[in-house]
Amino acid sequence: MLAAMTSDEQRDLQGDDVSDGGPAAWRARLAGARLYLCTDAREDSGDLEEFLHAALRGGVDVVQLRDRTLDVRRELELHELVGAVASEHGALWAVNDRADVAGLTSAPIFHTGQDDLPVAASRRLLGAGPVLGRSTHAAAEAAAAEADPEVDYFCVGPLWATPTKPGRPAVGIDLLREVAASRPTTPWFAIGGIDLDRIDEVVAAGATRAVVVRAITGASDPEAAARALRGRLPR
Ligand SMILES: Cc1ncc(COP(=O)(O)OP(=O)(O)O)c(N)n1
Ligand SMILES: Cc1nc(C(=O)O)sc1CCOP(=O)(O)O
Ligand SMILES: [Mg+2]
Repeated sequence: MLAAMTSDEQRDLQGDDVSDGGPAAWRARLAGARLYLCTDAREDSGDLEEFLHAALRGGVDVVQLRDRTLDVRRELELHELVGAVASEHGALWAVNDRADVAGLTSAPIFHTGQDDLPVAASRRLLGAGPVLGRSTHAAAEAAAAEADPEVDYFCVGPLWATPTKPGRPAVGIDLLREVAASRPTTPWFAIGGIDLDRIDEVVAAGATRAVVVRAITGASDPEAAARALRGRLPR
């Protein structure tokens, strides 16, 4: 039945009340989101839960567990944890790459890249509820994401080459300027090599939202790191 309905009708059916934490609330929170954290499972230190609380206290709005070393059972377990902690802080959380995993969780967000499932396929599999995010690495990809009504947000990067995404060349800050100048109506994030030393340049180039990994996962005080980054992003 869902496939025969428009996306708006499906969203209504799946909960359009901003107060209930359903799809409309997720999209409203995404619109206001500024700082998005991707983290590995921190299996070596075993402190994922404590780390997440700290980052979220510091002002992270969205958290994504991104860890290719996990088997699917462990990934599902950890998504439960990420979801519970994020919800305690009123934050959003995301599943990366695997629509089967996303479909088994209550994740508000499912993120894919250019080499992953097409957005339309993700939408068909997951229905109208989840926020769908997309990685882009070129002006044409950003324009395609902006033009796709099923894309709820997109990311532009990597601005700088980063060991967190080996093999993906830097796109440079000029691409960010170009995307910002096109005034997308879809929420979009800058990503790749962003840290406290570079965030002012990212904002000056026109971004209002940023995704980071090492700037928080590598910090000795993740709460302070998140707070400092959040403080440099617009309100
Ligand atoms: C929020 C966010 N932005 C970008 C990515 C990268 O996605 P992708 O290019 O598919 O690379 P992998 O993360 O799958 O290695 C992301 N995961 N999240
Ligand atoms: C996961 C990822 N995706 C990117 C993209 O450009 O799509 S850059 C990236 C890694 C960002 O890590 P850090 O903040 O440690 O540089
Ligand atoms: Mg991917």
